[in-house]
Amino acid sequence: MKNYVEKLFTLVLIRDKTRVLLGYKKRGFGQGRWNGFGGKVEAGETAQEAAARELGEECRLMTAPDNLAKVGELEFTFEESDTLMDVKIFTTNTYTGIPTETDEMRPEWFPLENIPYSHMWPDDELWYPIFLRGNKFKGAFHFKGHDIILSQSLSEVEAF
Ligand SMILES: Nc1nc(SCCc2ccccc2)c2[nH]cnc2n1
Repeated sequence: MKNYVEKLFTLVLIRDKTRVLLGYKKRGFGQGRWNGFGGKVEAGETAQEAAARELGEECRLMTAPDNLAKVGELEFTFEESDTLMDVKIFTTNTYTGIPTETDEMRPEWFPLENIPYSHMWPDDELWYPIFLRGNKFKGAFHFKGHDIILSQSLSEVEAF
């Protein structure tokens, strides 16, 4: 068992009744995959504040941190690293602005029945169904590289 260094991250999934807004990551971690909007939690900010900040930075949508509802918490570890990524996942359908391409992300709406899982992280197709039926979840995924999941746990939870 490795000694992991735990780092906090956020992920925001914007959805309405029929669609989810994803961003194509143009650079950095997860480059080349569609994902929600997120990143590191900086010192001095809450996870909700960090999530609202990243949403604005990555696609120019604005929401109040309190509008972001916690729906999941996932831990990611990798054979090749001693970092444990603790990712808090939020959703909202309350925001202002128009999804706008930035240096980081190209936003696009996807119908719920046409989510591009083959162009997303491999864990996503496992927990999105829980998210899309409005339930909350906790899980952990241990990767070899960025494409192979060596071990996993995933469960629905009543509340955080
Ligand atoms: N969906 C999803 N997202 C992430 S990282 C999300 C948090 C993040 C971290 C760094 C920069 C921006 C965003 C994943 N990692 C491993 N599987 C994964 N699945």
